[in-house]
Amino acid sequence: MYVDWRAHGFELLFIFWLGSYLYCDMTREATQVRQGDKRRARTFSSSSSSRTRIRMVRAWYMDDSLDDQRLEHQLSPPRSVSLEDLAKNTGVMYYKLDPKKYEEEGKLSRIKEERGYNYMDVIQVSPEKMHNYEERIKVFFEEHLHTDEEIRFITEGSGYFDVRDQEDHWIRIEVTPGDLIILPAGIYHRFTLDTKNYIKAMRLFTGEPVWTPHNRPADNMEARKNYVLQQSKGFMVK
Ligand SMILES: CSCCC(=O)C(=O)O
Ligand SMILES: [Fe+2]
Ligand code: NI
Repeated sequence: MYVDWRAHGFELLFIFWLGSYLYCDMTREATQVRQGDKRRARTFSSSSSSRTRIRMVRAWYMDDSLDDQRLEHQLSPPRSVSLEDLAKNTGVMYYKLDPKKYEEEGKLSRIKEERGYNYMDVIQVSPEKMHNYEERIKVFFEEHLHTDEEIRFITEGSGYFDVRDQEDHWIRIEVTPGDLIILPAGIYHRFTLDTKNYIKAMRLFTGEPVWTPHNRPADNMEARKNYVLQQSKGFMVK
């Protein structure tokens, strides 16, 4: 077939553009999947390489407006925080699990085994489901620390964990079903529901659970001193 390049210039240009667009899209997806695998490989050395696309957990620096605590409180322009930086600078750890099939999936039992979590219960936070709701919500949102890790596996609903970074700025971490978050002992933090007003989470612990919050300032507590020391050395990112 004879091709008159002058007459079909636009068509050819279009085909070329479409081809490169599709190619770039494919490579972008492949990169995302590969990054996801790398992340999983870091958190679970023995992980299988399932190819499901995982949603990146969202974390960002907060503005300091005194508006409703349930709003996002993004800076403008927004400044997001990667999971890697979060782990390195604050020691907060994050795992993505299947919010429904976590029993068959096996990741949860592996984490429990590896980290020695042998206690588990379920907490639901909503105006209807929680006894003393208003009071509990206030306590959750007071800046505090614990002498042990705070481990939450979200199975329904959503909310925000706020943690202080190494320069004492608030980082807001959005949690949704399938997110398992571990706040290290001694980190200053707080929790709030978002505007949907509902979360259901599994609470894990090693031994008899201690939920006591120690409100800031608690700088002389052993857990706090340990945390600050570890932070100064840099947290190990698995
Ligand atoms: C996401 S669980 C609700 C909050 C909570 O248990 C806590 O802050 O200790
Ligand atoms: Fe807490
Ligand atoms: Ni032709």
